[in-house]
Amino acid sequence: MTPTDTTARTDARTAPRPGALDGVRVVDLTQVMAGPFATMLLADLGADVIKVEQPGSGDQTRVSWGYPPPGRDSPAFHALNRNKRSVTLDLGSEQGKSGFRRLLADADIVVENFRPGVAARLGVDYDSVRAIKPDIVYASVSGFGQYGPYAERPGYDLIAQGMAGAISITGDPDGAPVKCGLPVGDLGAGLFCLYGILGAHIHRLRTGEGQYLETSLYEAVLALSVWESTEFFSTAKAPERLGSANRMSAPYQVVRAADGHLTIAANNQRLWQRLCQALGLEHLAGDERFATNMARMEHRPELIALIEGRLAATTVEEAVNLLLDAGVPAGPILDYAHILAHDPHAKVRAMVEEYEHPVEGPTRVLGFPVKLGRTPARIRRHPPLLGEHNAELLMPAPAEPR
Ligand SMILES: CC(C)(COP(=O)(O)OP(=O)(O)OC[C@H]1O[C@@H](n2cnc3c(N)ncnc32)[C@H](O)[C@@H]1OP(=O)(O)O)[C@@H](O)C(=O)NCCC(=O)NCCSC(=O)C(=O)O
Repeated sequence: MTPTDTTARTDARTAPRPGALDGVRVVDLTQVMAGPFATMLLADLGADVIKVEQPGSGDQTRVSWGYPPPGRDSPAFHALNRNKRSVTLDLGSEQGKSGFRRLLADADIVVENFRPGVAARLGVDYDSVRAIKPDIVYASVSGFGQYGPYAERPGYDLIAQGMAGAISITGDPDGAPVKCGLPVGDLGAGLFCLYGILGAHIHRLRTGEGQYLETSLYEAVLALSVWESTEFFSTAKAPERLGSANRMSAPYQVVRAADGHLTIAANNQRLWQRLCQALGLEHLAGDERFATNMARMEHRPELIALIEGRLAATTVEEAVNLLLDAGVPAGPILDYAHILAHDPHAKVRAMVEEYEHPVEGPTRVLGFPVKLGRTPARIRRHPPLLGEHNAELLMPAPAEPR
């Protein structure tokens, strides 16, 4: 996309065009993070997502996550539920089941992330739904999948990170095991679920056939271990913790400068030679300890010590500029307070959006990471209040005048 493609840069909130998924209806039985993330991404692209929540409490994140103001929804709920409508249904009751059936009548997609077995107990599992709507695309997200030795276990990101390897390779070699900072299990499962849904939706459009799909936090974390599994398959050894270093190349990590840390990714031979030149370390380019990527990985501690020695009197800003001027990938390490409030790039890329919430007033959330040229994502609705759309979606239609 070129900077002159003004269609793609249309202000996301005022874009007049319908979304790419306009007209697609999703019945959303999800809660917490993994499922709501998948359904929010569908909603951002225009799908009509109807969130079904337990009366009284609703999604767990409404009241019990983060720092909810008393009696109000937590910011954690806001972060994952924009563009959706909310209805409350006690799926254990006959009235709730009948409300659910009513929503199904116009549904294309159903998504749930209960513990395996819960959806069947509530009568909202795939078999129950397809009996009413045979062409439905039905997606389940769980901790470990719907079958297998761990299937019955409840799952949170932390547990999946521990059991699918991420914690074993994160952190410093001599430190305690550390989880990956971002919830890659939840968000990865949400993204894989979304990918499965879109694939199944395209298949349905082509053939009229619905299908069941499922993924899990566990499989998401494992599927992201591309380098780690490669290392194990090629060496038969368990990959170890490397701090910020890369297990496939060097130098590619966080390094210390005079006033802080920066990242350097001289990830191929040309970039390595440029780095040596930029830092006045030409003699290292000819040093056989560092002649190839493999040699550099073997001698990583000496290599990093030499680079850090060179940068000991150089500020992060100077070092980054020096490297970027030479075409070597490098950058500062920024925190979220800086990025979300001040970073000019995040601003130009519209990575913070603001909407008007009926209780909270102006509220900020993350923007859209994908810019669609013709059908941009946009905020069409605030995150719904609990049961805000009961009347419009569940009340019986008024009798036709005679
Ligand atoms: C997240 C969970 C561990 C939470 O466990 P629980 O608190 O036990 O919730 P469950 O959803 O399994 O079950 C909730 C109970 O509420 C009942 N229930 C729920 N909704 C309804 C409605 N609408 N009507 C009536 N009853 C309902 C349901 O029958 C269950 O009761 P009973 O039938 O009586 O049991 C689990 O849902 C889970 O493993 N989900 C799959 C993986 C996942 O998505 N994890 C969260 C990712 S986010 C994350 O990890 C992170 O943010 O960090």
